[in-house]
Amino acid sequence: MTSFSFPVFDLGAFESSEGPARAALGAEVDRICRETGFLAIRNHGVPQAVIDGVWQAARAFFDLPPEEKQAARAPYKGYPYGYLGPELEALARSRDVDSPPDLKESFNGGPLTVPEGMRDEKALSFCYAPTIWPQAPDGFVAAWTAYYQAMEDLAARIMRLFAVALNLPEDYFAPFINAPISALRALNYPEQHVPPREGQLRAGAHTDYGSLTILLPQEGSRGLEIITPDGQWTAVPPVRGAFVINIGDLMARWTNDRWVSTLHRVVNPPPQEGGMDRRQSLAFFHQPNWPAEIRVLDACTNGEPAKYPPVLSGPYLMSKFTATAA
Ligand SMILES: O=C(O)CCC(=O)C(=O)O
Ligand SMILES: [Fe+2]
Repeated sequence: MTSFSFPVFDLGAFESSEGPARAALGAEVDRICRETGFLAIRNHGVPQAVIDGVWQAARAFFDLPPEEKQAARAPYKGYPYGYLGPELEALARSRDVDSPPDLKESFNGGPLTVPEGMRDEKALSFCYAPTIWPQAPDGFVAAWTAYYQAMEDLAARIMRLFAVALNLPEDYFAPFINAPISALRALNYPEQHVPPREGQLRAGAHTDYGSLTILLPQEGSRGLEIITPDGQWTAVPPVRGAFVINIGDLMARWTNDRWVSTLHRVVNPPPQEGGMDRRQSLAFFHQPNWPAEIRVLDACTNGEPAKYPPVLSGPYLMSKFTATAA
């Protein structure tokens, strides 16, 4: 047994707090990010209609016949956006672990606009590559765009919270994230009619790559697990009305590993506990501006040398992204 209890943080209360109360809430987030970097955020202010809109649009898209979904497929292996059909990705391979492909399909979209003056060829052909939109269902693009925008805003608010947690000026991260290259992914883990292959999961063990991820697992669903500090795989139950936030590798690097980018996965719970039922989720991967230089924060070195040289956000993401195609 483990003593882990999943922390739930009230973002609205933090934002209206002041002085020592605010510092104390920041310190709580610092503690959580040192331990697991996973927490639920409630009182986040994202309208339920925006959430329901994209949720239903994604569901209707995944319910289309395969050939219709394939019309929105990524045009070649490694293209970041569009539909990625079943068994085309194995997240465990991002850590050089060979595994059967994940039991999922996804739809992926990139930034809503290209910043004026952006000329970097790699940026234009990767992060700013067009999203391949599906023709159906009606209203998909509007619902997607509204949710993407809401996630970008929420991520910026969480980055302010992170600045407080790290004892930095509240707007410290702002110049790094004013033209972010975040991606939104809708995931569908189809109902399983045959048992999975040996070692085959819904999403293999991985860490996320960027600054932070905003995850919305299906209400009441099971399967998401993280490694807790005691070394155990531990279930993260969905918290009603809350998002699951986790930090990614780039944030671990920025903080010189003061904060951890925790390994997580989506398993197939036992069939008698609904493990073969369909499961849906939304994952928003927040990523600083393409050219942002991510240099270990002085506040996190305690006078010791930094463990990592500086990297640029966009090229760093690209280098991480390419290993997972199955
Ligand atoms: O579907 C989930 O709950 C988690 C998905 C995930 O971790 C990812 O796509 O990075
Ligand atoms: Fe993940």
